Amino acid sequence: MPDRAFDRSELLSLLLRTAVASAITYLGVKWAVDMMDPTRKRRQEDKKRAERLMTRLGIDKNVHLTDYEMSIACQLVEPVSIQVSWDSIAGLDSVIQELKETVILPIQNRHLFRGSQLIQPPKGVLLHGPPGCGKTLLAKATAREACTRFINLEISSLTDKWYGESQKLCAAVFSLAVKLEPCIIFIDEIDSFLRARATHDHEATAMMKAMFMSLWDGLISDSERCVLVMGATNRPQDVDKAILRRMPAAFHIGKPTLPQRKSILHLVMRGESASDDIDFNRLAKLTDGFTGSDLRELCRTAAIYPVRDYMTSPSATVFGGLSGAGPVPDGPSSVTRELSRPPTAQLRPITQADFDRAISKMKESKSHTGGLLSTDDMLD
Ligand SMILES: Nc1ncnc2c1ncn2[C@@H]1O[C@H](COP(=O)(O)OP(=O)(O)OP(=O)(O)O)[C@@H](O)[C@H]1O
Repeated sequence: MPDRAFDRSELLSLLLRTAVASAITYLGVKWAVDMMDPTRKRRQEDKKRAERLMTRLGIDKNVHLTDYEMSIACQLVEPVSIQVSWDSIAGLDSVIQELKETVILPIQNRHLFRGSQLIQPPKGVLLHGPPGCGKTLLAKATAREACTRFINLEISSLTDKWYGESQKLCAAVFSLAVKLEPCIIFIDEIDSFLRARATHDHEATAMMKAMFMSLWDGLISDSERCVLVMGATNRPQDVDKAILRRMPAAFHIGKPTLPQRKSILHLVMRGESASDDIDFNRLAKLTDGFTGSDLRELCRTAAIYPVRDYMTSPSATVFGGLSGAGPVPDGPSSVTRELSRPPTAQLRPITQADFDRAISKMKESKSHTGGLLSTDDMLD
């Protein structure tokens, strides 16, 4: 007997069943792959964090972001949460003035820069110089003062990824910045990511660098876009020459000179209980070669001596002295009065002698180790 030919309804039903089975298989496989993806949980957390940040930053809910852009959006910084302002930086007035003119003015007055190719603001700014001299401070203050979107790009968030993910995230950095413009993309230690290309570079790294550069070029050629890349490095000589060309505004932040050291010391000591005998000129002379961060450490070291003197004095025994706060004894009302006063009020002011001790201690430590002793070591 000849096979009965499929009639129309049987054919439709077969097609339908095949389609349903394929859809179920597809969804099942997708679910299984999603579950196996080790980054899934982190991506979900990133998404929630990014959404919260976007709301706090007042970013329009209609700005639709891809999953990759969401991962990068977690690295957005709220300008209001940045504690560093121009006033927190001493001795770098000329760099601050140039940053205001090069970076902030074009962002805040875009209309002035339209219509001329000659005065287009730079799409790349480089801060370079030895460690601890204020590069990160300058970048943070720029973000705060410019009131612009600021992506503090952690390079590890691009590189520690599955093959192929890095490029997508790299593209997302730029597409997100364009969606949120005006925007600064800040990369600390840019040399570690965009160092001179070498033949032994991993293929994925080389591709990511090439992609980063080509996306950046897209920004450079588009005068309407208000996105700039700001990098900081201690090793400008290691940064790829092609990258340096894309950062025409470069600022060298060197070790502070004598007047700069004096300003930094004044700034760090502002608001501290300090004796009138402190000679800031002398301190600035004695600290030749110190970075801003060394000077801060010096002040911290000097400020510990009054604490140490207090902790070894008899009045400190009610707090348990150096051995830690023991049980408070029941006792006369004088003890109660003593305890109700804030302990800092009982510290003597920081003196020149404290600074002299701190300087010798730090210089000695430097000569032995090349590094500096932590203040915490002094209480041992
Ligand atoms: N010009 C300055 N004015 C006030 N404080 C300063 C200055 N320079 C450095 N400091 C102090 O040193 C600390 C370190 O500075 P910062 O992190 O900006 O250095 P950096 O140049 O970015 O160093 P690195 O290259 O190691 O990241 C600051 O938190 C601040 O306390």
